[in-house]
Amino acid sequence: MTDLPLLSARSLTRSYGAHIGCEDVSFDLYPGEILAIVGESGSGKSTLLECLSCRMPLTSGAVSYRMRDGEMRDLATLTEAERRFLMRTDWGFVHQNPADGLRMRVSAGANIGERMMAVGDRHYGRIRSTAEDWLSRVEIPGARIDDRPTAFSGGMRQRLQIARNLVTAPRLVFMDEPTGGLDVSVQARLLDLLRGLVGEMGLSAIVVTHDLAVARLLSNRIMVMKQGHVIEHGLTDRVLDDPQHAYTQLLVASILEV
Ligand SMILES: Nc1ncnc2c1ncn2[C@@H]1O[C@H](COP(=O)(O)OP(=O)(O)OP(=O)(O)O)[C@@H](O)[C@H]1O
Repeated sequence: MTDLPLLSARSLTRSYGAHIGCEDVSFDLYPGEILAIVGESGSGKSTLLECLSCRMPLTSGAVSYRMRDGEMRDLATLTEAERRFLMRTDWGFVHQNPADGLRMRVSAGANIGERMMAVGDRHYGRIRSTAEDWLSRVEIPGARIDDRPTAFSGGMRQRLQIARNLVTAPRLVFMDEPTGGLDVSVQARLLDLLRGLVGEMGLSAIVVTHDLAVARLLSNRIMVMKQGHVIEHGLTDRVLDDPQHAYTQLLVASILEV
């Protein structure tokens, strides 16, 4: 990790009319850091993630990101081309539902190849061999390279979505409930895989989850949200082992009781 943040949010607020999605959120994310955003349904996690990743405009506040040239830029001031460049190359976005992040009507290989082509790779043989390599990294047999994701199980689809996102070695990956909607046994394997890849590649990530076990396994830091506000923020082990806020204590206790 370096001293300079990769992404900074300052007083980020998003409202839906009179209703607050999230309010006055400020934090810095450093390179190589995995931040988990946790909280109950409706606490504002997805709204925050959408705002951070330029998918939703802020009502007030600012998000800045350190571009590859080292300059910190306010995301609201980027041109459309710069924003598209970030989304295609520097950032990944892993959706809870793989169908939202994959092209379901093209082959697994093409799903991975498409991202490579977006960063300028045009060499068919190299694209195919890299796609094969990534399929094996996410534990999908190479023989399935020409199959469409519609023929894959939920777990395989999610692993393919991860491969599609990571093949261009993004600097920051946003994940929205990456293991939600999967069987518990499939979740555990996927989490292991994700943790391995993120560690190996030294990625930074912001992971939204309502599952504290996911946060524990993947993240270095946790932000706990309630009714649109961050109520506790700190190192993952500290927050989970010694929660300060009564609501976090309740969240942690409810997991331990299961
Ligand atoms: N499009 C919208 N229009 C109006 N209100 C919205 C909209 N999207 C979200 N909200 C409200 O903003 C608040 C935060 O919702 P958000 O979806 O960000 O929470 P969440 O923590 O991600 O919940 P979940 O885990 O259920 O996805 C909620 O009160 C929600 O009702």
